[in-house]
Amino acid sequence: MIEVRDLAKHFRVHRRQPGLRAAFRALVHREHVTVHAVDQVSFTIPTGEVVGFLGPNGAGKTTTLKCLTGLLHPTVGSVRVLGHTPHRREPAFLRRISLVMGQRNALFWDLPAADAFEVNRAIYGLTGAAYRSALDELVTLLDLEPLLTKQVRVLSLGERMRCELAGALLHRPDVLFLDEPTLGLDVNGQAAVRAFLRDYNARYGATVLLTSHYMGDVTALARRVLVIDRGTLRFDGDLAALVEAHSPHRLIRVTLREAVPAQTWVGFGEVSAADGAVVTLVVPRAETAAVAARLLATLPVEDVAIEDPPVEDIIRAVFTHA
Ligand SMILES: Nc1ncnc2c1ncn2[C@@H]1O[C@H](COP(=O)(O)OP(=O)(O)OP(=O)(O)O)[C@@H](O)[C@H]1O
Repeated sequence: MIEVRDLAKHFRVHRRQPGLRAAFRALVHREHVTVHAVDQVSFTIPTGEVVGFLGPNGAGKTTTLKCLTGLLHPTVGSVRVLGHTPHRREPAFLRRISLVMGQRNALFWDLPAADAFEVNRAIYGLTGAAYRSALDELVTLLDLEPLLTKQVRVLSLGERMRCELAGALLHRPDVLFLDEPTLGLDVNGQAAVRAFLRDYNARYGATVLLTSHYMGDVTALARRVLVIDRGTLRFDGDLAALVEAHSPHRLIRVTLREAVPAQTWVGFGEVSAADGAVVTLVVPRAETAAVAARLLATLPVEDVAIEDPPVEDIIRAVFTHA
């Protein structure tokens, strides 16, 4: 269980104009500004839920995750994770959570992966049997056998990320914070990490809060999303509701058995793409079913698919309206 009430995190930063004169002036007169990285953010995540955390660059996602894991002390507000106050960094709390950051290495760079895992075993004080069974399971699920003897520094990005996940989950955390876990991975690497995370959540009922710039991660793993922009929470609810609220249109992709004149589409919807026999129409959401039925009744249709616009476009619309 994660409970966040009126969380704010402000940073006081030194501001200096560029140039030599400004550098000298700054020696005697330091100017400061306050950055409101997170402001009045409240949400609750029940045990076992997977929640996507979305927002543009600099929105406050990482800062929130750092407050939830105790790396940062909130300026205002309260945070409770598993009944603990994270910034106290109590061992009983740290043993039950994990933070995985796609852009940072947590494993020892110079050690073979197997030895790097041993370091984590010592940090978490895992007993031989618990460690062995967790490691065996992770090695199988993440296909790590061929990597165990290789130095972490020589692993490819995708291989390293799989090892990072294993290292972060050896102690079987109940709450998992993931900051861009598929950053830079190719399509196969992303799919492997997503499948693994879905499986981990199902197996252990772990609570997961996940940030990602790849909407595929979020749509594959989370039903609920939190949307943050400039430090403020803009949306908390079902991804489907977000899509519905911010996308008044749907896409109908029609595959025809034979070509039809371009003017045929007038009255059905706006043509957004036409590729031979496949035509994509943009249609008001409320009229989708009726338009699809008319298409089937009046045109030589082989196939009809109804889709929402890409979630990326919808999220962009949320930020634009915010
Ligand atoms: N230690 C710090 N000192 C000063 N400002 C900071 C610090 N950490 C973060 N910020 C600022 O707080 C804001 C939120 O940053 P944060 O890293 O939380 O965003 P984010 O949503 O994770 O962005 P991204 O998607 O780019 O990783 C930004 O304006 C950032 O510059």
